Amino acid sequence: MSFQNTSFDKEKIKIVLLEGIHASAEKVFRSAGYTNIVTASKSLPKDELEQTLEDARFLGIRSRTQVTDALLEKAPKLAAIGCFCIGTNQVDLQATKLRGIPVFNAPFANTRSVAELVLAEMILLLRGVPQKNAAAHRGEWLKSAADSYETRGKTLGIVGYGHIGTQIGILAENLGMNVQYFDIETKLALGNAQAAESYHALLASSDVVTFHVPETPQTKNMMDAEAFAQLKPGAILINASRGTVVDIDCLAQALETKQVAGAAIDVFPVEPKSNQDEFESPLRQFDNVILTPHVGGSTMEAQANIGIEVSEKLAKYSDNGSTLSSVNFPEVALPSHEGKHRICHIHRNVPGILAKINDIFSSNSVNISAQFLQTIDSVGYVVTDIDQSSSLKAFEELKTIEGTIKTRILY
Ligand SMILES: NC(=O)C1=CN([C@@H]2O[C@H](COP(=O)(O)OP(=O)(O)OC[C@H]3O[C@@H](n4cnc5c(N)ncnc54)[C@H](O)[C@@H]3O)[C@@H](O)[C@H]2O)C=CC1
Ligand SMILES: O=C(O)C(=O)COP(=O)(O)O
Repeated sequence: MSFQNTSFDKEKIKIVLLEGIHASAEKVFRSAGYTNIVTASKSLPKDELEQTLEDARFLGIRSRTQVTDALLEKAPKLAAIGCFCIGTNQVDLQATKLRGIPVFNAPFANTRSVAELVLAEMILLLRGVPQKNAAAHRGEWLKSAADSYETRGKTLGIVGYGHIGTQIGILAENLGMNVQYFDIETKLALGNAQAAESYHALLASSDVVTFHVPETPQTKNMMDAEAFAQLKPGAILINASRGTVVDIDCLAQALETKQVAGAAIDVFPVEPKSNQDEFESPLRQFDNVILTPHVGGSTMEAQANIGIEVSEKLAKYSDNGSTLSSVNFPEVALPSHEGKHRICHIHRNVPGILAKINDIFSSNSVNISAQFLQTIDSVGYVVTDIDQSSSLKAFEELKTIEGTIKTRILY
């Protein structure tokens, strides 16, 4: 039997790229020899998505496509997923891990884009520009300094002091703002930023509060009625993280009562599925709210860089097996395997499984030139480079080990 029969022909490997992922991604795949690429400018309806994933090996999405265990059930050949964005909450990370599917993202490629947008919104809101702008569009002239402030000397409260939060902190200090932050982890304070004593202390003492937390059960409705009641009266609120973080009805009420003087919201509990669908929100009625259609990370620079970064990670996993920087999977950084066959074995991390794998190599007189192992919770990933002559039989036997989730052989 020829070895070629078990290695995938690159031209047959189907790659599905959704939600208008930048063309830079397709370019990377093509230059790596992958030509079976299906693209769509939006997220797909359930039936269409299931259909296209039936024979797909790689899936690229942005923040809109929900990848559930039920969807994965319909995608039996899926080898890896690329989130061409920062957030990975749209993917069931546990289910993908248990099915042997690594998930990759671009953890910093749009950080600066979000930070710049938030900075701009903060300046505009402190000056009351959104309402003056809306009035001018209606033919009204609101020339007045009332309720119009500089950023200098004001206090910015950052909730979630990670990549985006810290960037904003640095930029805001350059404007002369005092920066405080709240994070569930202990963080290195950059510049003169200071950790707030508590979330509520931050809310009570900030002129502007901005959220940069991931979507988790703990961040759901972090900004609820109780939190709004703690806010300094007349504060500005910004959310460019996830739509689940701020209770929109409570925000609408706080705007009515003027507890909140203005807001900028980029993400919503329910977002339109495409640019053709109507955007519905109780916030539409407020001139002092900047509403943006989840474009915090949508700049030409960020999207082009994300396209390259995530497609390179997927192509590398396909060609070489490397899972470095995966968000849900044992991370293994692999050298090239020139002149060797590489066997990738993904399994449930049960006692004795490594011994069984190596017993098979030993009983087939396979010469191992390198072996790499990493585990994460319940899943293990073993990569073994072996002499070519004996790889196929051993590979077939490895598939029969109890606990095996997925196997691949790379030439
Ligand atoms: N609007 C948009 O287009 C974009 C939105 N995002 C969103 O922004 C989020 C943050 O992005 P990064 O700064 O890159 O993430 P990051 O992981 O670097 O930072 C998040 C920070 O939040 C902290 N955190 C987690 N749970 C918390 C809690 N309950 N209370 C306080 N802090 C908590 C973490 O410890 C971490 O320091 C992403 O998860 C994504 O959902 C990211 C990019 C673009
Ligand atoms: O990077 C993120 O987490 C974002 O929210 C950006 O999402 P998008 O790629 O614009 O759908």
